[in-house]
Amino acid sequence: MTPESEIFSNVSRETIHDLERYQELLLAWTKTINLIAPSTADDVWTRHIADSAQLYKLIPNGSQSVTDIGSGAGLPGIVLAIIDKFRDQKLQFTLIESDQRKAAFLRTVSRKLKLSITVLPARIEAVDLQRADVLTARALAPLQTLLLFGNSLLHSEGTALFLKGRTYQNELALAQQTWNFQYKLHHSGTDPDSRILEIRDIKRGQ
Ligand SMILES: C[S@@+](CC[C@H](N)C(=O)[O-])C[C@H]1O[C@@H](n2cnc3c(N)ncnc32)[C@H](O)[C@@H]1O
Repeated sequence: MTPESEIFSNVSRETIHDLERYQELLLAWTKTINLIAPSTADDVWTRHIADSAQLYKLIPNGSQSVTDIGSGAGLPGIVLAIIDKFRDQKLQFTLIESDQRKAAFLRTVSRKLKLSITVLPARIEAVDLQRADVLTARALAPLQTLLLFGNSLLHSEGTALFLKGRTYQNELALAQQTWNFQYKLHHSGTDPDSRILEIRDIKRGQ
C-alpha cells in the first residue's frame, strides 16, 4: 500500500464522494478567488486533500472540539470535518479565516455538505473562543506564532497538529527559545520532506 492510499484506507465510500464534491467546489471557486496556488491545481487530491486527511488519525480519542486556524480553502479543517461526518466521534469544528471571500467559500461548502462547522470570519488574534481539544494549522505561520495562538486557543490538555514543510527543524529550534512544549514528529504520507508536529503542554518559557 502506498503512503497515500494508506491515508484513505479506513475511509468510507460516502466520505470519498464528499471529498470529491469538495474538490469540485474548490476548483470551481478557484477560478474567481485565490483559494490555492495555481501551480497545485492539477494535483489537489494529493497536495491538499490527502495532505490534510492524514491528520485525522492523530486526533486523540475522546476529543470533542477542533479549531482550525487560517483555514483558507478549508485545509485541513473542511477535509477533517468531512471525514468526521461519517464517524462516531462527532467533533465540533471551528474554522477561523480572516479573508471574507474565503470564509464565504467555507460556509458554502459547510452548507452543501451538511458539515458540523462554525466559520469565524475574523482574525485569530481577535477571537474569544472556548478552548479547543485540538488545534490545527497548515501553511499559516512560523511555529513560534502558532504556539502563541495555541497558548490561548487550546485546552491545557489539548493537542496541536501542525503540518510543516522542510523548515520544521529550524522552526522547532527557534520556538524552543521562547516556549516549553512536548512534541512528536510524524512523517508525512504525501511529502518526504514534510512533518506533522504533534504538540502538547504549551507554556511560555522563562
Ligand atoms: C497560506 S494560507 C493557508 C491556507 C490553508 N490553511 C492551506 O493550507 O491551504 C493562510 C491563510 O490564513 C489566513 N490568515 C492569515 N493570518 C490570519 C489571521 N491572523 N487570522 C485569520 N486568518 C489568517 C489567510 O487569509 C489565508 O487564507
